[in-house]
Amino acid sequence: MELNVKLAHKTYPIYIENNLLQSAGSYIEHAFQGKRIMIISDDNVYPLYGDLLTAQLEGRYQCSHYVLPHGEPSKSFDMLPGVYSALLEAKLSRSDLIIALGGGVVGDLTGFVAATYLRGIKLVQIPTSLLAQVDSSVGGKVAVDLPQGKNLVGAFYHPDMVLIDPLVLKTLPERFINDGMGEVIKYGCIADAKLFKILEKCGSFEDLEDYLSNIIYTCVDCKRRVVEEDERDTGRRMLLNFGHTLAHTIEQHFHYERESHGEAVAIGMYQICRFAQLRGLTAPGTAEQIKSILISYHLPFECALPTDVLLDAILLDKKNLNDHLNVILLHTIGDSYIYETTAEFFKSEQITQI
Ligand SMILES: NC(=O)c1ccc[n+]([C@@H]2O[C@H](COP(=O)([O-])OP(=O)(O)OC[C@H]3O[C@@H](n4cnc5c(N)ncnc54)[C@H](O)[C@@H]3O)[C@@H](O)[C@H]2O)c1
Ligand SMILES: O=C(O)C(=O)C[C@@H](O)[C@H](O)[C@H](O)COP(=O)(O)O
Ligand SMILES: [Zn+2]
Repeated sequence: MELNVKLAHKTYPIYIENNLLQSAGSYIEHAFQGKRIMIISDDNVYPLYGDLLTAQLEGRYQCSHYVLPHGEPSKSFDMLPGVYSALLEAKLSRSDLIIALGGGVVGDLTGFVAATYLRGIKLVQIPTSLLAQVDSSVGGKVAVDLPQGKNLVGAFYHPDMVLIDPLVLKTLPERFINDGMGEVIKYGCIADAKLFKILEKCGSFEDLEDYLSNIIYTCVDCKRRVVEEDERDTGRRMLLNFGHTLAHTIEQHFHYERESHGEAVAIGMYQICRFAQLRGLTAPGTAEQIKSILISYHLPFECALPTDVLLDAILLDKKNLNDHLNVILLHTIGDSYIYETTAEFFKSEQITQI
């Protein structure tokens, strides 16, 4: 399956195919004329798939690799000097290529490196987690975290190609399958009631596996449409952030040691929906539908946060414009909207005692 992200300044393909990793070399060879390639990965993924990828590239390119410790703390400034040094040592020029082989952490950090090294170098995303396959590898949001919050320094820097092999998910730990399902459910909530129904009907990842490529395609296609319409996140793209204001607060508050991103998004989606429903901003019953699908996919839906923590974090939300907060709400499943409000909206025990 193939999709193309068509932007004003560039178009790039996304290929989704079982066993694609076995022929990644020929996709890359077809598209890149440079001499050198650096693969950036983490210490879980590289031992599983690094040699397979390198073996396909070695005859044609000078290959090197850089392996990060796995986990969110690697998405930080502290990691950057080591990566830039490795790129300089391997003498990568602007006509060369960086490949991000891993989950969203590797993808976001590598994307940030690609955007900044020599002011921009070619980038291929090979996402290996469900979350990265359905969401983070597409759309060009690249970033590192700051101690004050998630993704606070970054860029919009799109890859030149995305290669998705759903079969690599066979080695993904169950916790991160569930984590990725958090973002899949998000797509159903914000834009695709039909997808939500399929997820409800299947009721577990095992029952979805036969349709996995189609599910990935559906999510990526939804993201592609939104990103084409609003690449820079000034309007419609904010819908992709449903549940994320609370999610980012939870992740940062617990130092990325408790909830993973997808788990935090799950809590954020249910809680903002429940809160909006209490205020008549969302149709009755919607929050309950979300809660029961989250339970089916083994995702959490509650977490207590001190009110001041939430209020402080909200002020750093990237959807804020001037003094307005833009909160993503649902009219109903599959129908989302941007609700313009102020920090007052969140000043309630009901949103933090969740
Ligand atoms: N840029 C975007 O648009 C966007 C969208 C959503 C999320 N994100 C970001 O993505 C990050 C989360 O990504 P994630 O959930 O992929 O986390 P992750 O990159 O930490 O991967 C999860 C875990 O799975 C392991 N792993 C990955 N693929 C594997 C495989 N095939 N087999 C075995 N182990 C494997 C990793 O080593 C890691 O331990 C967060 O930082 C989040 O903010 C970005
Ligand atoms: O691509 C987008 O736009 C998204 O909001 C996708 C989110 O799933 C993702 O977590 C993104 O990194 C959040 O962006 P941020 O702007 O809130 O940091
Ligand atoms: Zn997300």
